[in-house]
Amino acid sequence: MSNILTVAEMGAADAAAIAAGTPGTVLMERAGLAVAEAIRERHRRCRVAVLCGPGNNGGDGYVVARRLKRWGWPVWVEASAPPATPDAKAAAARWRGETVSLGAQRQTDLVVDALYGAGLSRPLDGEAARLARTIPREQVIAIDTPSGLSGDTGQPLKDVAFRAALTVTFHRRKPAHVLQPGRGYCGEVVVADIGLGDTVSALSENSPDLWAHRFPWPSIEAHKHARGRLIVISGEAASTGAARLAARGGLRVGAGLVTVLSPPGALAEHAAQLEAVMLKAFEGEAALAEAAEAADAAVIGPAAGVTAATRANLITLAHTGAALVVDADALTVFKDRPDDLFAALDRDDVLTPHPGEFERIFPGLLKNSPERITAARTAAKRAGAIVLLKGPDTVIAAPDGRAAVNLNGSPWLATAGSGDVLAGLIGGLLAQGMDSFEAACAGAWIHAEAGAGFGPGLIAEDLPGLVPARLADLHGRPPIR
Ligand SMILES: NC(=O)C1=CN([C@@H]2O[C@H](COP(=O)(O)OP(=O)(O)OC[C@H]3O[C@@H](n4cnc5c(N)ncnc54)[C@H](O)[C@@H]3O)[C@@H](O)[C@H]2O)[C@H](O)CC1
Ligand SMILES: [K+]
Repeated sequence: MSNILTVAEMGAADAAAIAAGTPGTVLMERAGLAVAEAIRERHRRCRVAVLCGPGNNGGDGYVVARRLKRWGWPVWVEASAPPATPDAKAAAARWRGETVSLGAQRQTDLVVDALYGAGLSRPLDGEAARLARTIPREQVIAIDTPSGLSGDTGQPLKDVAFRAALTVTFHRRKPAHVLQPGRGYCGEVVVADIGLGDTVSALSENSPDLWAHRFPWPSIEAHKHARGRLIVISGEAASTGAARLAARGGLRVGAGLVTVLSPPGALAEHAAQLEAVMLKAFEGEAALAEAAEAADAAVIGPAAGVTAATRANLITLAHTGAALVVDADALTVFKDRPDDLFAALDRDDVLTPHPGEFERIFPGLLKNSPERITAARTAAKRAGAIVLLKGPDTVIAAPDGRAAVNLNGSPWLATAGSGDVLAGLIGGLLAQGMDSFEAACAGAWIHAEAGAGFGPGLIAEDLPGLVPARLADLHGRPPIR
């Protein structure tokens, strides 16, 4: 399971392993060896300075230095302070090479940042800060986290932290390895196993490991009604493309029947562009309730219009049995009365705000939270629904505390209409009966993979057509052991 652990959870996992009989020095040896091997895999023998801090991060550094030296590398230690912990002292005692003071200004090809990791307690200063600002990142291999970066938030304390080409962390990723800007400071992240066994955490990397075994593949005797009915509420004439993008996303991801519910005035422009997606006119809440009667899922918001009608339509849909995907205008329209929205939702519903929409219905929450995982979790609890907070590090959170972070986001998805397709993907999975948290995770993962796979020049119209290849990957996956 690709969990993400907080610094405290990692400390507890370390302590549990030590309490179960694996000495901290053994964990440190494993950690240091993993870093040394990661270096050897990527670089030919060259001059290496290992910057060691006073704690166990530094302890890892002494192990790295000893290993490299044994392999014949020209390596030395630059210590910011003498080792202060028992494990670090033990590791330093086994280091037989040269130790000089930090910032000895020597010619070096690689720098191992073993100054601070999980124990970072204040911003870098003095020589450490100077080095963080001056050492070119392609020379830097960071142990656990780049020094200066808060492990739990991914924020550099006082904006000073090392930037690394490679970060080797242990056992599981921490928030700093997946949340921006931290992820950018880390460079390539390698997660080394140091034998801590399995740890359960409510926070995971979003990957098929989380939900592929419950993907709603059709059974042999499936017929289109069995694969769920999705409805998409369209905007007014000349604002109808978003609904079609969402509808196509829902159809491609496997919903059996997808219908665009359209204001009468927009019918013609839909009709000219839809084939398998069905089309039905509605006017007013009663007609909507009737048209939504048999829907398993509904997408409302893309280009719906920030109007009283959109607000009324959402409330109407909330009284049907359909699981809702609430996006864009259907979020913004509740800006002044978010509690009305939350009162209408239930835990099967999914909100898909970008940060601006998030701020409108959860004012101040993002900037008052230590990072966006906490913000999304708080929002999900408050809304009583799944919250997917979009961004390069999209976070999916459930009211029950489960959360997942997307690692495969890509800049190509920042194109008009991309969010409409995402809403449709999630709606299509909800229509097939997938658990809402898992449907949001799966939709986000498929959407991101499709975008990353296409790359430059991607437009939203491309996205639905890119879904089958991702489904083929998922369908061909070996069963989860
Ligand atoms: N626990 C284990 O068995 C393992 C730990 N691993 C490594 O250990 C570090 C965490 O070590 P810890 O001693 O808790 O903290 P640090 O080494 O990160 O640093 C704490 C040390 O540094 C001082 N300090 C903190 N911030 C600053 C600062 N800005 N300026 C100066 N000094 C600072 C603080 O006072 C302490 O003295 C973890 O990251 C892993 O690398 C093993 O890898 C696995 C086993
Ligand atoms: K470090």
